[in-house]
Amino acid sequence: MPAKLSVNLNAIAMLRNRRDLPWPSVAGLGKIALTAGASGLTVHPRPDQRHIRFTDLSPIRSLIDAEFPQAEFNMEGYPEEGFLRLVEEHRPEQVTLVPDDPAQATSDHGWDFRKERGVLEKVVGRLKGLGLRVSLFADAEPDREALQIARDVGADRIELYTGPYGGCYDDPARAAVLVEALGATADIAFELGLGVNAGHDLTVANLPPLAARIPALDEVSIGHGLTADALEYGMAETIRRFCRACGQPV
Ligand SMILES: CC(=O)[C@@H](O)[C@H](O)COP(=O)(O)O
Ligand SMILES: NCC(=O)COP(=O)(O)O
Repeated sequence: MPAKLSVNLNAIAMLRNRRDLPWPSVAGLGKIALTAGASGLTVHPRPDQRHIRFTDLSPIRSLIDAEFPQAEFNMEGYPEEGFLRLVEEHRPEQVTLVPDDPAQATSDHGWDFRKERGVLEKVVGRLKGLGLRVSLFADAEPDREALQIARDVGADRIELYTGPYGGCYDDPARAAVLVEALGATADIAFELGLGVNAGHDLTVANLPPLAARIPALDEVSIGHGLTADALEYGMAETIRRFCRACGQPV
C-alpha cells in the first residue's frame, strides 16, 4: 500500500501570522487538502506559537471529526508539559515526538534513544494510556540497538528525519547514499515490528526514490515543499501531485 500523505499546516500558519488577519485559513486549506485526497493533517505547535497557534487546534480537530472521519490528526512536538496538555485536549490519532529545543528554527535531528530512554519511557506510556499512536523522530542511522529502545519504550512507529536527504536536491549521488541509509534504517524498524513514517523537506521530486526504497512506508508528512508548490499549482492540484509521488493511484 502506498504511503499516506499528511499535510503539515505549519507553513500556511506562518504565512497567516504575517498579519493580524485570519487568512490564509489554516483549517480551510486543510479542508481543501483532505478533499483533494490527503489522508491527514499535521501540526507542530511550537511553544512560541510562531506557526500554528494553540487556537488553530480545535478547528482542525472539528474539521476532521465532522467531515473527514477517516482522516488522521498528527500532532508533533517536544514532550514538555504544555505540549502534552494540548495533546490531551485535542486527542490526535497520532503524536510524533521530536527532540526539539524551543530555540530551534526547525526540526533538525532525531532522538538520542540511549540518552533519552527514561524520558521517552514515561511520556510514551502516558500517551499510550490515552490510546494514541506514538511515533518517534529518528535519524537515518541503521542502529538496531537504538531502534530496539524505540520499540521497548512502547512506540508504534518511528518517523525518519529526511532533512539531509531533502537538502541534496542538487546532488543525486549524495541523495542516493542517503536514501539507502533511510531504507536500511526502515528495514531494521520493520524487522522490530515498528511502523515507519518519514518527513522533512520532502518534495514531489525526492518522494518517488524514497517510496521505491521503502515500499512499506506508512506515512509522509509534508509542509514546506508542499506549500511552495501550492503557490504555483493551487492546493488541490498540489495534493494530487504529492499523492502520485507517493505512488497513490490518483
Ligand atoms: C518534525 C518535522 O520535521 C516537522 O515538524 C518540521 O520540522 C516542520 O516544523 P516547522 O514547520 O516548525 O519547521
Ligand atoms: N513531520 C515532518 C513534517 O511535517 C515535515 O515538514 P516540512 O519539512 O515538509 O515542512
